[in-house]
Amino acid sequence: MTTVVLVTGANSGIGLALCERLLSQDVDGLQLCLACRNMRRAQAARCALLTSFPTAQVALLQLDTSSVSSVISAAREVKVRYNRLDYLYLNAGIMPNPQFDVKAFFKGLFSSNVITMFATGEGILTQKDDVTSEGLREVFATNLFGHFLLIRELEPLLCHEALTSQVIWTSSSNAHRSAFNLEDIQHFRGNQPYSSSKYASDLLSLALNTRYNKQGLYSSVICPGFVMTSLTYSVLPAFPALLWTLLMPLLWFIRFFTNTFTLTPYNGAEALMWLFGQSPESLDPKVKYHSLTSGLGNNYTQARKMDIDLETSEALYAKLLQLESDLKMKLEEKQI
Ligand SMILES: NC(=O)C1=CN([C@@H]2O[C@H](COP(=O)(O)OP(=O)(O)OC[C@H]3O[C@@H](n4cnc5c(N)ncnc54)[C@H](OP(=O)(O)O)[C@@H]3O)[C@@H](O)[C@H]2O)C=CC1
Ligand SMILES: CC(C)CCC[C@@H](C)[C@H]1CC[C@H]2C3=C(CC[C@]12C)[C@@]1(C)CCC(=O)C[C@@H]1CC3
Repeated sequence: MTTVVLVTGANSGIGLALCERLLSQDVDGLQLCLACRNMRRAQAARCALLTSFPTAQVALLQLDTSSVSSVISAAREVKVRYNRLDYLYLNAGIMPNPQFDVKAFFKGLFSSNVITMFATGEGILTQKDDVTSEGLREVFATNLFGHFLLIRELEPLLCHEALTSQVIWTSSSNAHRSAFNLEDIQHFRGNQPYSSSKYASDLLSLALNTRYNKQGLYSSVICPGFVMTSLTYSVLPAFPALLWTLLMPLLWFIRFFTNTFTLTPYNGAEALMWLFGQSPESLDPKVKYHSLTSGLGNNYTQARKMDIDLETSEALYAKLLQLESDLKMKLEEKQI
């Protein structure tokens, strides 16, 4: 028996930690595929994994989730290499040009909302988004739409009558309904594209379960907590990595008040690992699985209900299908 696992954004942070943890479990016949945009960093990640696990089967795949043509050719390649896919971890993500509201942060520190602020970053973060060469909003394309397209393209490998497969999204506690607008799913008009894209992934996961459970495909979302990675370092660009390291005692102290401060990619990957061991039929499509770390440093996974509804998830799914068909048509026209 083989178990085929594909991880997007696997060359650093939480994605790479997940790969290390999967290999350390010594799963029989594990075939790991690192799907990455930057092949130089992907090679480095593969070498590091093979140094620790010399007999492991680790393959690389070029994939830029922000590009429709890249997703289509990557999926084509996956279908040539494998005849099934057991786990698809949709982890690649960006939060470009984050703007940290210092005033709101200090106001929040002395309010009753302080724990929520540290757990979710709510009210203190906005971003400036860009447009891709294919005309999509970059955060939407990278975090959500590219992954949606990947699932659609890999349907023949994910949907088997006798076997189940799991699609697992790295969402966030920063996913808020208030940042999402069904009339503007790409978030052209707001300044919280990251939050919007993560809320959309929570909705999409529900819609995927509605559509695909009968065909053996199950989708779940996780939140890794607050993890120190290149994504979070960029929130305070004036803070070099060394300053973050000096702040670690303070961050460990805050962890006594909010177990969402998982801090290391290893801890952040806890819920991703937990899902790997679950039978998908036992999972609740309306909960998010949170990686948490206690004040004493123990990791665990907790299910928390999401603020999502079936009707909105269906409406989003219909819009994504429409966008997919428009973009494919444009791509075909370009090729003719
Ligand atoms: N760190 C945190 O506190 C939290 C993180 N998350 C989520 O966790 C996930 C992983 O982030 P994290 O490990 O923190 O950050 P990293 O920046 O370390 O990892 C992000 C990964 O995504 C990849 N990626 C970015 N854009 C693309 C693209 N267009 N195509 C393919 N791959 C891409 C990056 O590759 P490259 O090297 O090419 O840039 C990198 O491997 C993200 O989805 C993030 O939103 C959620 C909640 C909290
Ligand atoms: C210097 C420290 C004592 C305080 C750090 C304050 C903030 C920079 C962080 C507190 C909570 C963090 C957080 C995120 C980014 C950094 C914080 C705002 C995220 C928004 C990063 C991306 C996510 O998906 C969720 C995170 C929630 C918590």
